[in-house]
Amino acid sequence: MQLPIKITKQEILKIYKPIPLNSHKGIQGHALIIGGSYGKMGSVCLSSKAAIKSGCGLVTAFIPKCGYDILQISIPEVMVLTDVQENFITNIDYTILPNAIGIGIGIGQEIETQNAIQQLLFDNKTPMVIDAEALNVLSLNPTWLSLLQPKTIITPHPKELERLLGKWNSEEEKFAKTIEFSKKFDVIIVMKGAPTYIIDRETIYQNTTGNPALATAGSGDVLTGIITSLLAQNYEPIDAATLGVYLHGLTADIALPETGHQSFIASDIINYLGKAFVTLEN
Ligand SMILES: NC(=O)C1=CN([C@@H]2O[C@H](COP(=O)(O)OP(=O)(O)OC[C@H]3O[C@@H](n4cnc5c(N)ncnc54)[C@H](O)[C@@H]3O)[C@@H](O)[C@H]2O)[C@@H](O)CC1
Ligand SMILES: Nc1ncnc2c1ncn2[C@@H]1O[C@H](COP(=O)(O)OP(=O)(O)O)[C@@H](O)[C@H]1O
Ligand SMILES: [Mg+2]
Repeated sequence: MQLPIKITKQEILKIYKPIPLNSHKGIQGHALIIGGSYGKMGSVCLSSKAAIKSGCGLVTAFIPKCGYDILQISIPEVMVLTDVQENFITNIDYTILPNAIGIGIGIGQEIETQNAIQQLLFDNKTPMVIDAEALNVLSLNPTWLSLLQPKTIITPHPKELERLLGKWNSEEEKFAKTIEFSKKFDVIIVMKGAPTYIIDRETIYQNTTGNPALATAGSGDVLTGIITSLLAQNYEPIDAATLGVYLHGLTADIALPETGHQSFIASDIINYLGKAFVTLEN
């Protein structure tokens, strides 16, 4: 196994692209966040707000009908498309042309939702981030993994990773299985944890930012929004993953003196994103 490449500020500055002075929202990237179900709309609010706060020009959320008012009132900057069903997603039908898609947060595992995810994977050619329950749907239907476009980014926490790979008996075996999976399906795997590692075939990246303040509900939903936004801004998938993970952790490091570990919540990741981006301009 190769030694991990540390994701430091020095490495990040090689890939970070400041926003051009003459940019406008029409060329700054359009992110589509697909997710949510009754009782889990907060996850889509967090993810789509994180996306619009990470530099892309437009964000659309695709959600079940029950989330319409919640989304529109919580984040007026984000556009909303709704499924025909009230409480969960059954048919992911849209005419917009997003530059990147983030799917899975709070989406549930209803059979109609599973079928809608399969249909999207059949049709989709847009760069994609897959998280949360969409990963569990893939674990339930492993043959669908062959539908993923090359360099799709998947962002499992340890339990979601275990559902995809099966159990491991040691750290070494966990990495060996993850590398094998990345090679087999040509996907980038963000192995969320403390620290987070990113696996791109045999290359391993190790994040250097973050702290236990991030152990809070919705923290991963926010990460999905950040990475999807960067992907929509035309970052290469591996660069979107490394920059996203670095900035996400950095928000918690910057916030720590003010919030402590206990009072930091997922919305604070979004609140501190600006300060995290500014460190890259100096
Ligand atoms: N406000 C909201 O609407 C929220 C919605 N969420 C959504 O809720 C759904 C369920 O997500 P969950 O992740 O809770 O459910 P899961 O069942 O996938 O994960 C929870 C299980 O994984 C274990 N686990 C998680 N992180 C771990 C770690 N770092 N090390 C070891 N074990 C770990 C937990 O102990 C628990 O057994 C997802 O779709 C998610 O997007 C959550 O993100 C929470 C906030
Ligand atoms: N102790 C910790 N140190 C650093 N990062 C952490 C720690 N605990 C959790 N995180 C980060 O928080 C995020 C949690 O994601 P996830 O479990 O998907 O949350 P949720 O599903 O509630 O949104 C991941 O990015 C993970 O790396
Ligand atoms: Mg999660």
